[in-house]
Amino acid sequence: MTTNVSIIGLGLIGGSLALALKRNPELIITGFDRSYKSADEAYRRGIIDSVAPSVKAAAKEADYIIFAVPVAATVQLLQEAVTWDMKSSVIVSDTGSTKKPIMSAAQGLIEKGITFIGGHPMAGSHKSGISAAIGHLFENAYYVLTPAENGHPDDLERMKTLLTVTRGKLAVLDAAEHDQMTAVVSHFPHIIASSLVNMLSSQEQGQPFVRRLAAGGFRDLTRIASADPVMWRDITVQNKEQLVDQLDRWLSEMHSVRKMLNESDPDSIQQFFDDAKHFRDNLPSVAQDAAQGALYMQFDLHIDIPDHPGVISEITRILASNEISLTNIRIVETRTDVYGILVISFRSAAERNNAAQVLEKETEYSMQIL
Ligand SMILES: NC(=O)C1=CN([C@@H]2O[C@H](COP(=O)(O)OP(=O)(O)OC[C@H]3O[C@@H](n4cnc5c(N)ncnc54)[C@H](O)[C@@H]3O)[C@@H](O)[C@H]2O)C=CC1
Ligand SMILES: O=C(O)C(=O)Cc1ccc(O)cc1
Repeated sequence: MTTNVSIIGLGLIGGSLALALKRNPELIITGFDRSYKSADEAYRRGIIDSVAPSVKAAAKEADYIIFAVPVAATVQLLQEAVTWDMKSSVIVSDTGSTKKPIMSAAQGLIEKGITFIGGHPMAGSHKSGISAAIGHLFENAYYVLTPAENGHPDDLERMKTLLTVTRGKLAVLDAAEHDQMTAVVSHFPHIIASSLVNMLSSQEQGQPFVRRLAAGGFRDLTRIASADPVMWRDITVQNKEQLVDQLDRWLSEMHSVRKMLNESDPDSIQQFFDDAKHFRDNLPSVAQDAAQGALYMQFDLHIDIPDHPGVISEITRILASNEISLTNIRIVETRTDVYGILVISFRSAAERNNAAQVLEKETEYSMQIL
């Protein structure tokens, strides 16, 4: 028996979800994107089985419809969907980073007797578009589901079963709680990252050289400021209340920091850094096993490399000859002396550790698992 899944929005998340769902051979995946170029690329790469001519056509025969468009477009499409012709047994879901406004927008569908279960795979990147889609994006990451209040438990089970192949960690949350928690771990940090970059940009007016000094820490902290502004505009608008709350807390925190600086008490300053380090070091994250969980899993190996040609190809050759696949490779543009840092990402902690062992044996570069 085949099951029809329609994915609306074939960007990073829709494309990655389609790739993951294709692990289940019983699923037929139809895609629709308002950009024909994206839909065409998804079809040509074999990410979807067919391209629907319109969003309504994609919805008609679907057993599952998943919206993977920016959250403002999701709200609009959910409101329009009340007029669409759909199977009465269909489950409609989404991948949006906010949940409360989306659950409200789905109310019309729910009142019509259609099942809507909100969804948010909590993995992604600052990249967007179908070209960035990867099938293992959601592995080991939390995939939050927010069922409607009167939703049937069997439908939730059906949705969970569909998503099992993503290998994400399915978690059921209340939509309001979801928006509160994502405000602190994702949405507000995004605002801070963009503010730091804007501060650098204005300082650059008077000190053009300063951009060259923006190295390691600054880049780590602000990577997410390179994400799609439209996506983040929509998230910020939809989670405004929680963001204002976070901002008030931040301002009060900064007020304490200012006081601490003015008082210049070395013990309090060290305590401030100690507290943050202790909490940060104990977060379930990259250095720990995936089973312990983290919001955004990445398994990075940092390698100190000398600045001469051929080093990267030497390292990738060693990995390839040991059949270890990497998911990302980049040079961190910090140079303390002649060394640079090559950061290689892997799908799992086991692959990363294996790579470290092999490289330790076959090269003299020093490396760290962070
Ligand atoms: N980028 C990330 O890291 C994550 C994003 N999300 C959420 O997933 C959703 C999708 O994000 P991405 O895939 O990153 O964005 P994206 O920009 O890579 O893809 C969105 C796609 O939707 C299409 N689209 C926009 N409006 C449309 C409409 N009205 N009808 C049909 N297609 C339309 C665009 O052409 C684009 O191909 C967003 O709601 C975002 O909040 C969730 C987790 C992580
Ligand atoms: O790039 C990163 O690290 C992200 O934070 C990706 C991300 C963006 C939006 C989400 O709702 C979830 C994850």
